[in-house]
Amino acid sequence: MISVLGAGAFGTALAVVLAQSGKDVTLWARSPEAVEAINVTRQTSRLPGVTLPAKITATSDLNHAASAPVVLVATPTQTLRAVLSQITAPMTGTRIVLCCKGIDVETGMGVAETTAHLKPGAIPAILTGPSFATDIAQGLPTALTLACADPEVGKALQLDLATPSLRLYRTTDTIGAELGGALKNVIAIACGACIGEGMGESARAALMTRGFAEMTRLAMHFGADPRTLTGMSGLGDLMLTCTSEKSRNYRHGLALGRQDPVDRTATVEGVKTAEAVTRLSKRLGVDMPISEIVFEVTTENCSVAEAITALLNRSLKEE
Ligand SMILES: NC(=O)C1=CN([C@@H]2O[C@H](COP(=O)(O)OP(=O)(O)OC[C@H]3O[C@@H](n4cnc5c(N)ncnc54)[C@H](OP(=O)(O)O)[C@@H]3O)[C@@H](O)[C@H]2O)C=CC1
Ligand SMILES: O=C(CO)COP(=O)(O)O
Repeated sequence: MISVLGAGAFGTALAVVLAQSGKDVTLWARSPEAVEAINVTRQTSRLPGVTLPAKITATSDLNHAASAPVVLVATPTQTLRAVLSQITAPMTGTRIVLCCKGIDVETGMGVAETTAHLKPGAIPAILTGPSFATDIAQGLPTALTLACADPEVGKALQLDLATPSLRLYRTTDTIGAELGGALKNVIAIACGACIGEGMGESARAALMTRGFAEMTRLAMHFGADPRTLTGMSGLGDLMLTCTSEKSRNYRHGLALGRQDPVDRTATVEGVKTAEAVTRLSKRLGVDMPISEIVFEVTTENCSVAEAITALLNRSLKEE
């Protein structure tokens, strides 16, 4: 049995594809109304038009859901600590697969580190890469990275979670995988803002390339293998998120660039992650100019036009 914590778009999509491949899936939603809707109507407003297979059972009992041997977590990153802290069921030996992308703004920790801290007996893994929830739920072909520091557990999870439409590549580099997924959201906001402001696609390509350089720089500071960053979890997801209006992070940037109101109800992980990265870069002395300027723009300390001028006026340097 597999559990998924978080019945948002991504958690539900993963539950759908796993259930379609024959797994029994327990899907935890915090609201009893959402549980009722899923179990009775087999529909959810988070994934309109998708019929949820009978093998998915929704519950609002967090401890029940957390008692499965494999627990996927797909709640927003800034809620991860609170969700894990609420679980009192023993999780020693539980394979906790983090599907959220971000850095905790209060602690500066990534999602695997947060999990190791709060559930020391559990085995954290990361599932990340280029994938829109709607694509996964429709059974469209998708490839992701499955990262687990324990190679044997990683192999078992890869076999357990791969489906005919969801191809998983394996790595033991959890730091590279989680940072690739977290940091690309910040660059996607920058790219959206660039297009929204009318700076053009050449400028976006430059932002993606220099954004990738700073993602790699920070990840390597934490001991990541740079090859992980060139995989699904880094470059793969960067390409998707920086070029598609399906991405909430990209759309957030677009709205900023166009001076339109931003959607404050959407899960836009890059906003808090930009703040977390800015704190980390200053503390560690790692040069992260795009992420830092995204933080300034998202906190309305500077306009998109000023941000672009600031980036262009940096001193000239070697590539
Ligand atoms: N959507 C996508 O295409 C992808 C998303 N992801 C990642 O998955 C994670 C979740 O995103 P996504 O599913 O899209 O987000 P959604 O906005 O669709 O859903 C968020 C979910 O988290 C729940 N939630 C919100 N706040 C809390 C809280 N304080 N405690 C417990 N649960 C809470 C919501 O519950 P409620 O409904 O009750 O508000 C909802 O079920 C993010 O880190 C995102 O980056 C990764 C890849 C693809
Ligand atoms: O992570 C994603 C695609 O891989 C989803 O992107 P958004 O969170 O920006 O919608």
